[in-house]
Amino acid sequence: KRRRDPPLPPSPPADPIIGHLRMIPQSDQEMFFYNLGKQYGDVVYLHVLGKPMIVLNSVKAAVDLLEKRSSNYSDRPDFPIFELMGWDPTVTFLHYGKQFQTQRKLLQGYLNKNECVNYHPFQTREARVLVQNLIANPEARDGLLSRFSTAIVIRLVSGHQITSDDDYYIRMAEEVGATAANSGPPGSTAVDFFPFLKNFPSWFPGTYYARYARSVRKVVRNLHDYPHDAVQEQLKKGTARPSFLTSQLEMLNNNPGGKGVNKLEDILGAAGAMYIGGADTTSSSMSIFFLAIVIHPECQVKAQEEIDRVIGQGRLPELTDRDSLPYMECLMQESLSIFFNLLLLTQTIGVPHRSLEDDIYNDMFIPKGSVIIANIRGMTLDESMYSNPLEFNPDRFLPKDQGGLGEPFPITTFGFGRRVCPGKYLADASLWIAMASLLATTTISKVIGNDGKEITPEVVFISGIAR
Ligand code: HEM
Repeated sequence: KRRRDPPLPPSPPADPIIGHLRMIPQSDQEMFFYNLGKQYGDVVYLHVLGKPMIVLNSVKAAVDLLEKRSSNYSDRPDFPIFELMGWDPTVTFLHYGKQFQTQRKLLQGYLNKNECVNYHPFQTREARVLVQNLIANPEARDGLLSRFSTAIVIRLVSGHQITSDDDYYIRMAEEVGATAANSGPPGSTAVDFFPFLKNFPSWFPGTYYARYARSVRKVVRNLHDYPHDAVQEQLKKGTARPSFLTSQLEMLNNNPGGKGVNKLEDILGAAGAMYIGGADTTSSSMSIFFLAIVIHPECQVKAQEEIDRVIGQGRLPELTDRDSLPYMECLMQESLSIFFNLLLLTQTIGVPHRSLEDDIYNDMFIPKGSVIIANIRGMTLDESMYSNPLEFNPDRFLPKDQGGLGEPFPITTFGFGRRVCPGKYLADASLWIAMASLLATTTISKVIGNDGKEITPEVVFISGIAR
């Protein structure tokens, strides 16, 4: 059959048997994929030990396949490292099928656009707490950003209100964040390519991530058990606050196995997905925003002028002000996606998808079971969509009659099709209100060293699910 099919997508020369294994780097994969795209086109074929891999480097190819043909392209590959950590069954890592659909539905019920408007008051509150804490202690920035994003997710999932930096939930989320950040590039560590390595002794080359994953299993388990136990206890005492777990566990306690009542493992899987998907992504996006502003103070001045003009001095920004602050919007979109420097990446290769059936796209054969990498970073560098994509330029999104370049907001930040990030409305609002509140009240600048000179931060990223 294959002989009659069109050829595979273009591909660089490969080694016998192991294919492109030696070529694929363990970090900064997005630039490797992007450069392949420049050489071979926006759909590139790679294989590792006979396992097919397709890299998509353009928005068009990603939309054509992952969105328009989403019933074929919404599976996930196996993630042995995350399974070893105990992240199964969590929607992010589930194969396409009934359990995936159940958990997705659960999440969509809580995180859809309309529902998310109800969370604006506590997102706004947390943004103001963040600003207050930052003013008091700017050096604690990383911890405070993490507290901000954790507080929102924890409140939504379990109803718990974080009121101090010593809160147990913060420690728990930090521990879990560290496990995800140290887990290597999702879907492409040595153990992902050679799953049998996970059973090899720890001194064996390539087993590092498997050993690490096993050592943090209890941290991941605790993240699921602790909020569950706490909410069950509160339900018994009648003190549970409204939250995802409160309503789901209440239904389960009252009518286990009933129609529309979800299984405990799915409730905990969806809750776990919100913790892992929601905390570090938001705080690392905020870190990137700080970095962008430190390096581009002129953008801060422009956004502050807009805020002062539109909102004035007498009150703080609200999410309802968003449409009246177009430059603020452009600044946020630019800091989320397009950077002037190759190292400044918040969005890289997303989470890989997998195809379920053989397919033909633009006269290229895409074999069933291909791991599909949507190279989000590569897409934001597409020169046919963005002029000077490496330049940090929020004005690119403003309409031409307002002095901008009229380029479109990126649609790639939150992924594609049936796997698109279910937390995108929540994240989007958290980021906007935090950024706007910060710029309305503070000025972000470089630290001054003991020698009286400004310190330009060193830009270093860790590869993981968030960078
Ligand atoms: C700046 C913040 C965020 C960014 C940039 C982001 C980005 C992404 C991306 C790129 C994906 C993969 C999509 C794909 O496979 O095509 C994803 C998946 C996911 N995100 Fe987010 N996300 C953010 C915040 C959140 C929040 C706040 C939550 C929940 C509260 C969340 C929950 C999830 C879940 C559960 C998945 C897995 C979906 C699935 O496999 O079906 N994310 N996110």
